[in-house]
Amino acid sequence: MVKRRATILIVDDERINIQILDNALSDQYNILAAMSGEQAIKVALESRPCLILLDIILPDISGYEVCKALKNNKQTSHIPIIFVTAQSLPEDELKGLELGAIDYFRKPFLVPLIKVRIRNQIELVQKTAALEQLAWIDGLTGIPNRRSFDKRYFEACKYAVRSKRRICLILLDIDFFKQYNDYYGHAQGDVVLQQVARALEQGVTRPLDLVARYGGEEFVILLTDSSEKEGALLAEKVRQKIEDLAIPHIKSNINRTLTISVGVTTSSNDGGSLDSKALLETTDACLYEAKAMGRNTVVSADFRPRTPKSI
Ligand SMILES: Nc1nc2c(ncn2[C@@H]2O[C@H](COP(=O)(O)OP(=O)(O)OP(=O)(O)O)[C@@H](O)[C@H]2O)c(=O)[nH]1
Repeated sequence: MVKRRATILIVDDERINIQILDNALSDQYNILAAMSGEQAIKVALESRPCLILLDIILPDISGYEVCKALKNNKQTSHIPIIFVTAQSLPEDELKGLELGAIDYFRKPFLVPLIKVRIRNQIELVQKTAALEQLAWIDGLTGIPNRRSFDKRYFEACKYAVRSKRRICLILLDIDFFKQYNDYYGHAQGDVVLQQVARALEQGVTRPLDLVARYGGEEFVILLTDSSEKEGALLAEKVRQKIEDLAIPHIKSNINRTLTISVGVTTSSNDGGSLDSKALLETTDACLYEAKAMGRNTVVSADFRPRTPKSI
């Protein structure tokens, strides 16, 4: 995997100090610079650097205030900050660290020393980001996992109520997958799960929509602003897309081809509360109905009324 160059934001009101750090670091990192506190906050918000080297004495607001503002903002609170300053009293250092900075370098500093300490911090940031990524992505298929879905679904339901928009849930499950595994082997079953995940990703293209592995051989699609008709059409599109992959499944009685069953539900937009658990249960009931109807089919339900109907 190609590692992206990390970006460091240097904040200092003295051009010469920025120059020294830039000379020391620019061969390994992308460097951004800011010469005032307000500018530092703006650049941090726009560019989300990997690390910020922050002076305390700045022409407008102090480095402490910059640190506080960045730590209080959800979008920047995760960015590690290192104070680089001539303020050398222990109480200055304590104040900086208490505000959430991860380290404190006193000027004048030794360039080789600061380089090593910055490298260590960047490595830590990158490892944490990689672990964070693993926690949200399904290891087999590379698409978001159940945990991702749960989080996004919760947020989407809140947003739907607030903005009086409809959300649509599509649950789908591979047909006769146990028989597939038993006949072709578990490793080939894994390959199929990857193929299905890829096809679903290709079929769901709006940036705010989500495809996730819900568990085992079950996937979920979350459409964040969708009419009932759009949801049902997409459900049918993905069902067809999987059938069109024409993956041989000799143990399936549906054309000896791998297929999926699909349940789809769209929430109402009457501005009332949205029972996210009930929406999921209704969608699951639709999926169950699709299986009972012979599989390779889509069953949709209005969230209200909750009676499933075949399309
Ligand atoms: N290869 C592979 N198989 C998995 C994975 N997760 C779950 N499965 C298999 O998926 C199969 C699901 O079987 P069932 O729940 O009986 O469902 P089914 O055979 O698809 O039957 P219907 O859903 O009724 O069509 C089981 O054999 C699981 O072992 C996985 O990560 N890899």
